[in-house]
Amino acid sequence: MSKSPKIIYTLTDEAPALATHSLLPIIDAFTDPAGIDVETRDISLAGRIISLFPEYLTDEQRIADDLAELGELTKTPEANIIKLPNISASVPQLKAAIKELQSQGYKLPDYPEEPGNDTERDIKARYDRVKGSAVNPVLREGNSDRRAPQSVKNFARKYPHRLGEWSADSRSHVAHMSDGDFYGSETSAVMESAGSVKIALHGADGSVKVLKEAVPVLAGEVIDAAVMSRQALRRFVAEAIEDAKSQDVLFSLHLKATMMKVSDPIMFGIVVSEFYKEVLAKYADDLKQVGFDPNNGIGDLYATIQSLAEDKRQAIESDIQALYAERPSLAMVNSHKGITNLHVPSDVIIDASMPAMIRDSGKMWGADDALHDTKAVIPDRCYAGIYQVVIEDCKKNGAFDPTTMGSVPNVGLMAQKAEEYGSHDKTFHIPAAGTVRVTDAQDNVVFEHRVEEGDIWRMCQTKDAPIQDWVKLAVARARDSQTPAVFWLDANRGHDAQLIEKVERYLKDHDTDGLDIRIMTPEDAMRFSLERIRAGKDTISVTGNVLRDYLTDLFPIMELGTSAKMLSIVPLMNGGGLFETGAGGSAPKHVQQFLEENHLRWDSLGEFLALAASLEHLGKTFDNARARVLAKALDQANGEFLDSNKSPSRKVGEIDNRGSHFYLALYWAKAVAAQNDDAELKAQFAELARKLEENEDAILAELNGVQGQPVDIRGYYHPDYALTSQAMRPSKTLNDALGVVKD
Ligand SMILES: NC(=O)C1=CN([C@@H]2O[C@H](COP(=O)(O)OP(=O)(O)OC[C@H]3O[C@@H](n4cnc5c(N)ncnc54)[C@H](OP(=O)(O)O)[C@@H]3O)[C@@H](O)[C@H]2O)C=CC1
Ligand SMILES: O=C(O)CCC(=O)C(=O)O
Ligand SMILES: [Mg+2]
Repeated sequence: MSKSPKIIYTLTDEAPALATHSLLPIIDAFTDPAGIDVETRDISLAGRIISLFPEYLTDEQRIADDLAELGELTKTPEANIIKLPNISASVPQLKAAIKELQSQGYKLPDYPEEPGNDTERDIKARYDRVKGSAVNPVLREGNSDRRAPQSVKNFARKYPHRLGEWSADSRSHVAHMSDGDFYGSETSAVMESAGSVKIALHGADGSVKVLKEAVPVLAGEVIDAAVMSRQALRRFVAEAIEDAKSQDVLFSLHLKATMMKVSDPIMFGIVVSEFYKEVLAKYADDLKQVGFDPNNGIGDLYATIQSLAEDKRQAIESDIQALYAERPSLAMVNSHKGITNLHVPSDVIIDASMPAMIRDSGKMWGADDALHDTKAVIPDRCYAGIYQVVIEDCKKNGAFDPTTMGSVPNVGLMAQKAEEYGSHDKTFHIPAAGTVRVTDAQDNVVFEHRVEEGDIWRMCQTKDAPIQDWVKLAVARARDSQTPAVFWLDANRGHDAQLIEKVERYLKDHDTDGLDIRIMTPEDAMRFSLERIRAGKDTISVTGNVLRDYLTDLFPIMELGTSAKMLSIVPLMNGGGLFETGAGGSAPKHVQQFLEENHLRWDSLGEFLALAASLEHLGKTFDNARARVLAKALDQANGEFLDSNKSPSRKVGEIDNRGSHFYLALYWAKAVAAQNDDAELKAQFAELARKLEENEDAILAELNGVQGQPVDIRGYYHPDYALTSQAMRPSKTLNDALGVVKD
C-alpha cells in the first residue's frame, strides 16, 4: 500500500473525550518515533452541529464535516479508525448543546420543533442529521466482533466485581405486549433484483400520500415491514401501570430512543402520556401553548412550564405530585435530583439499563433512594423475552459468579445499516387511517399493513453481502476459538425466517467440519448460553444488530462489571479496520463526578485494546515493522495493566483515568524497551521507562493531588480545549517525561 501508515483517532463527547486529552499525548509519544501518524477528527455532537451551519458562523468558528470524510474513508482498504463512544442526542440534549454553543458566541439558529416555513424546515432537517445515533451507522461499514480477550477474563477472575444477590421471590419481571406490536406484524421479502420500492399510505378516504418515493434495493436484499399500533400500546401501558401498582413494584420503561430515533421517542411519549394522563388532560391548553412534547419526557414539561404564570406552574407541579400518590412508584434515574425514568428519553437506554438492573439484584432505585423490585416495561416482543429468561435464571440459580462463569462473545450483523438500526429514514408516524403499501417498480405489492392514525410503521433493509460476511465471520470465530456458535433467530418472525434460510445456505460455503453451529430462538439461545455460562463454558452469540447491541452490554456487565473492557472490532468490508473502544457509551455520570470533584472514573481499557488492534492491523496492511513492535508491546502492557489492576477507582483521591494512563505508558515503555526487534525504539523507550519508573510516586501524587475540588472547563458539549487539557494533564513530571521521546 502506497499511502503512509495512519491512524485516525476520533474526538467525541463526555467522559471518553475528557480521557482523550490525557491519553492522546501518550499515544503520540509512542507513535511519533515509530513514524506512525495519529490524526484526530472531531465527531462530537458540538462539532457535528457546528459543521452544519457554516453560513451562520465566522471563519474562525467554522469546521469541516469530519464525519462525512470518515464515512468515505471506511469504504477504503487503508481505513484505520479508532472510534470512541459518542453522544447519540435526544431532542433535549440537542437543544442543550445548541444553547451552550450560542452562549459561547456561535450564532446558530434555534432548533425549530415545529417549523413554520422553508427556512425553518431546512434548519430542522439539518439538525435532524445530527440527532440520535448519527455517527455509528455511518462508520459501521462492517460487521461486529465484540469479545472479552483472555487477559480480561483472567482479570475478572482475579479481581471479581460484586454482583447483587438475587432472591427466589423477587417480583421483578419484564412486561411486553401480546399483540399489535412490531413482532406480531412483521412481514419480510427477499428482493430478486436490484431496483427500488415505493412506500405509500393509501387513506381510508381514497387519498394517496407517498411516504417515500424510492428506496433503493439490491438483489438478494432482505426487506421487512412492521407496525406498532398506538391503541394496542396504550392499552398495554395502562394495564402495566395498574399491574405495577397492584404488585407494589416500581414501574420502569426501557427503550432505545437514541438508536431508534423515530419510533422509540414516539413510544416513550405514549408511555409518558398514559402515566401522566389526568394532569396532561387537565392542563392540555396551557401545555399546548408552551409547546410541551411528551416525546421529550416529563422533564420537558418542567422546562416548558417555566414560562407560565407562577400560580399555574405551581398548580401543575402539585397535581403531578398528587398523581404520584395514585400511580405505582417510578424507577428513578437520579433519586437525589428527582429525575425519573420518564424524564428524558435518552436517560434510560435499554442496552445499559437492563443489565444494570440485573446486576443490582433485579432492582432499580425508587424515589425513596432505596432499591426495589421492578416491572421492566419493554413493549415490543422482538427481544424483550431474553431479559425475562435472565431474570428467571437468576431467581432460580442466584447471581452469576464472575470467578467461574464462562463468556458470551458476539458476532453481530451490523454492516450497511442492517435491520432495525437502519430503519429511521423509513419509519413513519402515521397521520391518518388507511393502508401502508410497499410496491416494486412493476407496481406489485410487496407488503401491506392496515394502519390507524398515530401508529408507527417502519421498514428495515438488510443487504445480502453483509449477511454473507457475517456468516463467514461467525464460522471464522467459531474455528479460531473452538467455541460453539449460536445464531439467535426466531422462525416465527418474518425477517428472521428469511435469515435462517440464508444462514443455512451460506454456511455451506464454509468448512464447518467439527464445529458446533446452531440456530435457536433468542429465548432458547439465552437459556442455552446461560446454562453453559454457569458451567464455565463459552458460547458465541451470532446475532442481528439489535441483539448485538443488547448482548454486548449485558454479558460484559455480568462477566466483567462493565462493557468498557471489551475488545470491539469492526472488520470493514473493504479491508479497512474500525476499532471501537469498549461496548458502552459516553458515561454522562462520569462527567458529573469529574466536574464536581475532579475525579474521572472512566476506564480506558477499551481504548488500550482498540489501539493495540489498530496498530496490529496497521502492521499487517502496511507491512510496517514498527507498528508491529508497538502493537506487541502494547498487548503486553495491557496484560500487565490488568494483572496489576490499575483501572480507575470510583472514589475521589484514588487513582483515576489519568493515573491509569500513566501506568499504561509505564508498562508500554517497559515492553518496548524489553523487545529486541528494533534497537532504536528500544533505546528511546528505555529512557522513557526509566523516567516514569523513577518518578512513579511524584507523578501519582501530582495526578491524585488535584482531586477533591470542582473543575471548570467552561462547557459540557463544547468545553474549552486548552482548559480541559490542562485539567486532564496536571502532572508536570509526566508531561516532561513524555517529551523525552517526542522531541
Ligand atoms: N458506541 C457508542 O458510540 C455508544 C454511545 N452511547 C451513547 O452514550 C450515552 C450514554 O449512554 P448510556 O446508555 O447512559 O450508557 P453508558 O455506557 O455511557 O453508561 C452506563 C454506565 O456504564 C458504565 N460505563 C460505560 N463505559 C464505561 C467506561 N469506559 N468506564 C467505566 N464505566 C463505564 C458506567 O457505569 P458506572 O456509572 O456504574 O461506573 C456508566 O455510567 C448516550 O448518548 C448513548 O447514546 C451508548 C452506547 C454506545
Ligand atoms: O450509536 C448508539 O447510539 C449506541 C451504540 C451502541 O449502544 C452500541 O453499539 O453498543
Ligand atoms: Mg450498546
